[in-house]
Amino acid sequence: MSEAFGAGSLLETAMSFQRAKLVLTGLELGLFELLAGGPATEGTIGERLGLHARGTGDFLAALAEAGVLAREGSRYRNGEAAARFLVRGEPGFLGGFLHVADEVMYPAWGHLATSLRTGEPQATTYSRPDMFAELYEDDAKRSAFVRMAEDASRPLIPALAEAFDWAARGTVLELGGCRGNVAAGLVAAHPHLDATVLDLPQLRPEFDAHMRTLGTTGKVRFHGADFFADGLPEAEVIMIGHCLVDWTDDQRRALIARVFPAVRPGGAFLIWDPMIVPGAESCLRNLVRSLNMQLMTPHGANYRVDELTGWLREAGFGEVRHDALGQDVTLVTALRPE
Ligand SMILES: C[S@@+](CC[C@H](N)C(=O)[O-])C[C@H]1O[C@@H](n2cnc3c(N)ncnc32)[C@H](O)[C@@H]1O
Repeated sequence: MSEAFGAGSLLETAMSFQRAKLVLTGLELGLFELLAGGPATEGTIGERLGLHARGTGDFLAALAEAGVLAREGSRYRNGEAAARFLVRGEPGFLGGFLHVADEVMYPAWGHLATSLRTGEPQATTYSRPDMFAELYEDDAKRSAFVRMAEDASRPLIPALAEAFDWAARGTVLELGGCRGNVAAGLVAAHPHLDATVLDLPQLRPEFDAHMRTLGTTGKVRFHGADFFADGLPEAEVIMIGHCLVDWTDDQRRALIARVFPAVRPGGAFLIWDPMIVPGAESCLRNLVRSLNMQLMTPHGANYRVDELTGWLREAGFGEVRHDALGQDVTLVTALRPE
């Protein structure tokens, strides 16, 4: 046992669900939107949100101690991160992700022991093994899933636009690109790119609507297909992000083998995911995320960078490099030889 990890650290780890709920409950109550309108006293906050006086003071003071809120005399205001990421309507709003965290992930984590005994997911949002098909049958579930996925990938877009020599490439195909948010961001940064998103056909209406909202209609195309079963269009660069974690090792290997012939000779395959990098500072968080994938998906798990490198080499890719893309996320770039 590390000397630094004593009873205090042990209890803090064991009880960290309490802190998680401080933030998630603040979101549920609309606290951060209220404070986006300006600083407010405990009394005003309690009155506006309909809170009982018993816990309101401790709740607000705890959020301030945690750095989520800040104090201005007797008033509270959103801290910097809360103002950017917890207020609906802000470009960085993470409410789509945190809503699913609160409503689906949090209850599922209460059944971790069951999942460890059975290997079964514990999310209550689907019951069939074809999870995506089932989620996409229901408008509210589809919308919640899409917003969750997008909140997770949006912060990575600027780094992705910088991390690769896009100027030297013409066509890019994003597999599992959802309603095109990442591809649209990439094309905004590199307007010469000819971009296509391949995702399940059920997402076409979401894609079309999102492109209209972003003003990118016609700049990114949608190709409705199943990447495990249908032919993949060719491109100089094929990319896939936050997707391989949804599947088993065998499915990942099969998909990578299908991608290789679709990447033009001399082209590249880019993969980003919260990969497990033994010894890295992100290792614990990504192992915990892997258990989250077990709870939330029929077969998903996080994987190690060296495993991915092996699958890429097996498929025929040559040079493989990996770089940090964002917090806890690794970008792997594999080149197809000329
Ligand atoms: C976790 S989301 C990631 C979305 C997007 N890449 C992002 O990072 O925002 C996984 C995506 O894979 C898509 N997907 C799942 N199974 C697929 C399949 N068999 N063929 C094509 N797309 C699929 C889903 O519809 C979803 O958009």
